[in-house]
Amino acid sequence: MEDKFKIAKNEDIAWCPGCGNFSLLRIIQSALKELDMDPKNTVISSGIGQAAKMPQYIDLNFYNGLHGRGLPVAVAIKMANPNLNVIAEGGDGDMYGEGGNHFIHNVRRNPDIVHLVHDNQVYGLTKGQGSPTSSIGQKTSLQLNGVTSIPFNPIAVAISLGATFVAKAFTGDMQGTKEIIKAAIQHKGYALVDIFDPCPSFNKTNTFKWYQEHTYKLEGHDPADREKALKLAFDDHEREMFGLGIIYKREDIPTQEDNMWFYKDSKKPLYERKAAIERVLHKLGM
Ligand SMILES: Cc1ncc(C[n+]2csc(CCOP(=O)(O)OP(=O)(O)O)c2C)c(N)n1
Ligand SMILES: [Mg+2]
Repeated sequence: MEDKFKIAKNEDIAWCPGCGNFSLLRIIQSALKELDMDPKNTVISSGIGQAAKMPQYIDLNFYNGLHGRGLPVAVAIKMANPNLNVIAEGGDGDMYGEGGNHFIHNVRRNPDIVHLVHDNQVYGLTKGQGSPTSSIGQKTSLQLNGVTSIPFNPIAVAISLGATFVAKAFTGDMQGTKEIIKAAIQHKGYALVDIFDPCPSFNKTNTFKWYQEHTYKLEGHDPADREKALKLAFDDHEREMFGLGIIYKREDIPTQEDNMWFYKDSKKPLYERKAAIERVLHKLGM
């Protein structure tokens, strides 16, 4: 296969030895290659964090902006040019904490983008404070006696908001994660993949072994059944045994791009339409 989506050499990457991000970088590369995507038409938008550094290590277009802002920028890129394959990517802190409000409101728009969250259940870059997804009792560099807040449940939240593709993955399951990411890319609409991703330096609770022991492959699960999907999301979260696979999926909802007035009448991307840009600016009072 042609050497597309080249990735940086390990010695040029600023992640700790044993970080799950090394596997995830390779998984994303394989998924993009196997789908024969064009690097020129592929964009990753990310924020700040160890996870958010990822697009700097793979040969494609990227935007690495402010903490928590990877998702709105991805949505804007898709709106300006729906012909691009757009991925928003970052950590659990970036996407559910600092970027939590963007998560809530962009899911509802059903933009045709992929949202990859490296969920290491900790703020890795800033040396291990508790993140929105940290478990109760998890001891961190800040919560010395253990985290006391109920962890954020991204799967249940996304399903409740009307997300059209919701999946759970684990970087230790490279093959399974690759197939999920490929399905997310092929899905027409918003696709969340929450990916367990061990942080060996700062999360001593959720180790690689912990994830192996607390995950199982979803079998015989019907992702079209929203009630069952939501029940699974609550049950897995409560017992800390997480099913890996596509938890919920539907394809009958129009995407944000389908709904855009300036795109509906002509399939030309916004950036090619001077008059439409002027109308958008006028609507914004600019
Ligand atoms: C507005 C703002 N608040 C806080 C920070 C400091 N900060 C940088 S990265 C980070 C947490 C990153 O955690 P996560 O998104 O889970 O990524 P990880 O490093 O774990 O991959 C924080 C709090 C910042 N850069 N900007
Ligand atoms: Mg994190």
